[in-house]
Amino acid sequence: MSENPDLTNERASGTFETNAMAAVIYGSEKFAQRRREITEAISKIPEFQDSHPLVFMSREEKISEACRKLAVLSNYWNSLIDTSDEEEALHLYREVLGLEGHPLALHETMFIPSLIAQASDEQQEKWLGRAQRREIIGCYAQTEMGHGTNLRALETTATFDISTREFILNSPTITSLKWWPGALGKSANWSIVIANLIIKEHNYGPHPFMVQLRDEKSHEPLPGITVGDIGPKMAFNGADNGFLGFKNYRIPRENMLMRHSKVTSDGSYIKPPHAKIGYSSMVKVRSRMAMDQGLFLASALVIAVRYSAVRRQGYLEDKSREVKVLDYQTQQHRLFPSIARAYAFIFCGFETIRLYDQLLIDVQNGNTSGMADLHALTSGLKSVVTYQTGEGIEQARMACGGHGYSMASYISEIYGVAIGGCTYEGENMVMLLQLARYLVKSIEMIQNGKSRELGPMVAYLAENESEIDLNLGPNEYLKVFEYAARNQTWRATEKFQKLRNSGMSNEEAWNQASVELTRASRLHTRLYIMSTFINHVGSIVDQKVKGVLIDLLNVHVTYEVMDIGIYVQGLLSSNQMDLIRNQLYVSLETIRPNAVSLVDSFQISDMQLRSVLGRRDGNVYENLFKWAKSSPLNKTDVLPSVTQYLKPMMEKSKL
Ligand SMILES: CC(C)(COP(=O)(O)OP(=O)(O)OC[C@H]1O[C@@H](n2cnc3c(N)ncnc32)[C@H](O)[C@@H]1OP(=O)(O)O)[C@@H](O)C(=O)NCCC(=O)NCCSC(=O)CCCC(=O)O
Ligand SMILES: Cc1cc2nc3c(=O)[nH]c(=O)nc-3n(C[C@H](O)[C@H](O)[C@H](O)COP(=O)(O)OP(=O)(O)OC[C@H]3O[C@@H](n4cnc5c(N)ncnc54)[C@H](O)[C@@H]3O)c2cc1C
Repeated sequence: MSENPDLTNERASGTFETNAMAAVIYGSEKFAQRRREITEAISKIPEFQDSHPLVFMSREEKISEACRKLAVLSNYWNSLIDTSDEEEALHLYREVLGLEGHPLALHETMFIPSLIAQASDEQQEKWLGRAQRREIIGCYAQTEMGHGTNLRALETTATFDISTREFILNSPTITSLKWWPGALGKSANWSIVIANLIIKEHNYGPHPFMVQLRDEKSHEPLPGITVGDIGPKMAFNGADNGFLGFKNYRIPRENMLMRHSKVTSDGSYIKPPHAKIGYSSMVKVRSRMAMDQGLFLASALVIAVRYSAVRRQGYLEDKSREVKVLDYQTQQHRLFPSIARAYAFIFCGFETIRLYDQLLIDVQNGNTSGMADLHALTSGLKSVVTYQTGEGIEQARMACGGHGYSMASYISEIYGVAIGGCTYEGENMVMLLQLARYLVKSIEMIQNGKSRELGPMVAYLAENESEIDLNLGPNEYLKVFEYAARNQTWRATEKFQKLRNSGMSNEEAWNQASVELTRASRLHTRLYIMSTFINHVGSIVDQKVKGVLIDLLNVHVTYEVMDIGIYVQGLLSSNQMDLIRNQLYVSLETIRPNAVSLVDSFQISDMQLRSVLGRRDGNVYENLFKWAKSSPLNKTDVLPSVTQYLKPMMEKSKL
């Protein structure tokens, strides 16, 4: 069937090449091209297609479907991608496995990265190759039933037995059961386990251990190990998040990951070069989250924008034909600022991935000085990005009206998966407070006359802004944001200091200032996102692409400043606020002809989107009917439950 003419017209009105935009989104023409080639190659392999729509499957079927595809994938890895390229591998996974989780998800995102960052050279020699060849399947077991955030209260113990030179793992209580780790329940046969290292009754705190969970032949749990699935979740139901308990389970001394901390065979402990170096696997995932979440948001927007261009409802001036709902200003206001955010998040994502890769090299060379900065940055970023992604996806769902609520849109699945990110890898509020510690320290440096020592990301906290000329473009909006973030950071810090000086304990003063502190963290992070977006657009060479991204940037800066209006009242007059508001409305109109091309440029395939509403060809209605007819409930006209319960009930009522 040919493309819906409404979408054809939208594509014709685009003022730039979507391939050129994809090269900007994905960081290089080469990678954008590789993405397309991989997508194309996959589409030609029938075994990669869903055997029937995932949304009609039970959890068992979803997990089995994912395993089936992984087995097929094992025949194609080397021919489809450059296996040393993490981005290519992740694209392949997204295309083939989708977003509902699968047995190798944590293997790739946490298990292998933990081995790379935490295992010594000899340990890597022993396990990394096996992991990379997928001879073993690993996961990352840190969170327990009783504690996920407060890692110092984890209860699992790894006690060193000097006589046998082994660690004995134990889960002393119900709450000490590992709970939540992805792929732990049924798939993984090995795990990185975070347990308290105990030597001669001294607790050295949480450390990573390489632990075999299941027999490599039979896949049966080994004696001393209790393991299983934690049950259905809000989303991610293709994943077997699990529980894990140990009873006097012994592992050799060599299985503690010893690149940084070490235990010698006589039981001496060697400290790592930085106390939090064991947390690096979390920083790795957090540094990827802006990119991953940007793509979740992008997926929901591809669906909502394409659908809004084929959905006609109501009239504007012309009463002879209903309008595309995308022409309503309210619809544009609902969707376009999110398109800008998705672009901004992906740009930030590339930046933080690069920073992590650099940090990894620095740390391997013994330089840990960048750890605090990246921890602060990624803590704030993961919190703001996951929250705003959730908001944006939910708006995208509502923008699709009734059909948005149907699983045919698939938006609810994207939403459920994306908002998991508000919780995993550090609960958002907790992570905002981690960034706040860093901001408060920065203010204290200024107060102590050490402004010159501030890093580039916080230098603005020591500056001053009194007047803004908004006609000068995005950089002036950046100054508005700097004003807001600076003001809020100072106010929150002063509140904290005042409480502390009044005699309150540090902890209590912190708690009582914490809402204000999280607000400072959000503003600081949004400033970073905006500044990254502006810098990125500034560096683009293709003039047509750059022109459209400047339009999108205008949507972004005006929307974001309106959104934080309450924090800039001391800087902007109500006339200036009106001006910004009007600029936003003009920007929405300017971006309108490029809306479909902007979401097309994400180049997310139909296979990956799994959305009837978001189909590239826009043939929504006939496919919606086809999809509904394929619902298992429609296999028969009269359901057995009607015969068994409703008929007798109705018959009885007749008497
Ligand atoms: C909240 C904290 C950071 C607190 O840690 P703590 O050891 O109690 O620290 P504290 O004594 O309060 O001191 C904080 C201090 O430690 C620093 N710090 C904390 N983390 C790092 C880091 N990564 N790099 C560098 N520095 C770090 C902080 O900046 C603080 O420094 P400061 O004292 O202010 O100088 C920690 O417990 C934490 O990270 N909790 C969150 C747990 C988490 O993220 N779990 C993830 C589990 S895996 C997962 O969810 C996978 C999902 C993936 C998927 O499904 O895709
Ligand atoms: C989909 C998913 C996948 C996951 N995958 C893994 C995995 O692979 N491996 C793994 O080990 N774990 C995994 N987890 C667990 C996850 O990392 C934790 O759930 C997360 O870190 C939050 O910890 P918590 O559950 O203890 O939340 P809690 O800390 O109990 O949070 C409850 C509330 O308390 C608040 N709170 C807690 N501490 C503070 C504080 N100091 N100050 C202010 N407020 C506070 C929080 O803000 C929150 O509102 C996963 C979780 C999910 C949802």
